[in-house]
Amino acid sequence: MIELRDVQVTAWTPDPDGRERVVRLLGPVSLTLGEHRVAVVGANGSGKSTLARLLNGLVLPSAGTVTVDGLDTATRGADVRRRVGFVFTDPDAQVVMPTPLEDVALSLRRLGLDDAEREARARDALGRFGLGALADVPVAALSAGQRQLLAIAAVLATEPDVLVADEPTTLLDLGWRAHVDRLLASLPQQVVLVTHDLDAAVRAERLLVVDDGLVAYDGEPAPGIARYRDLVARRHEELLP
Ligand SMILES: Nc1ncnc2c1ncn2[C@@H]1O[C@H](COP(=O)(O)OP(=O)(O)OP(=O)(O)O)[C@@H](O)[C@H]1O
Repeated sequence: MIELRDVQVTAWTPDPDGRERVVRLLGPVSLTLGEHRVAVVGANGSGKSTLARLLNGLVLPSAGTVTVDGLDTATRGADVRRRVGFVFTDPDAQVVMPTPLEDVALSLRRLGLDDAEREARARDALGRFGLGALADVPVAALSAGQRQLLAIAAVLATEPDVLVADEPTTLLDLGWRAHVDRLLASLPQQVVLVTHDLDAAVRAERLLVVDDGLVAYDGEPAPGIARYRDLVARRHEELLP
């Protein structure tokens, strides 16, 4: 169970005149997320990634608390991250090792497997994402979509209790996007999916619409998506009058 209580996230940012001022990125937000499938949608810059990153302690609240199964992300960050796997939008923010095999093996390190078992598990994980033949080639040689698949494979291989995925299919072709959508829908664990893909969002049990750092809608997906369409149209008009 994920709990956000009176959470706010702020940052210091320079004014045009060079002075620093505090800006509100998110909140106040209070949520209890217990559903199996939660989707988060919202316009560019609305605060979705900030919300997602709070869930595994990548972003810490400036006020309020975030807990996962009772563990506070501010004080038990490492324990939270062992439970909550996070897939970044940009695989290059996540993939750190020279080859796909080494990258997946690195994420498996904390499971305490011996080297042979770790390699076997890593090769198996890569195979499930069509990357078996690319296991030992330099990551830099992979296409952007292949790197995104690698990032998903590396996180899922660790079998986290909760998966938070921030636009995990943006670089994927139709076939792989459908594959990842099906996979995320079939996972036994809780999935919080940030997405611009409304077809994927409508299949969630609960939808959050984030607007200007606040949760503007929280409930059934279909009416929430209608609300989101209106909001986006309005925000777009404000930006491009
Ligand atoms: N350090 C910072 N200083 C000022 N503003 C910031 C800072 N970090 C993030 N922001 C702003 O916070 C807002 C929320 O960003 P966030 O990445 O959460 O948006 P998002 O909804 O995920 O957007 P997208 O759909 O484009 O990925 C954005 O307007 C961003 O510019």
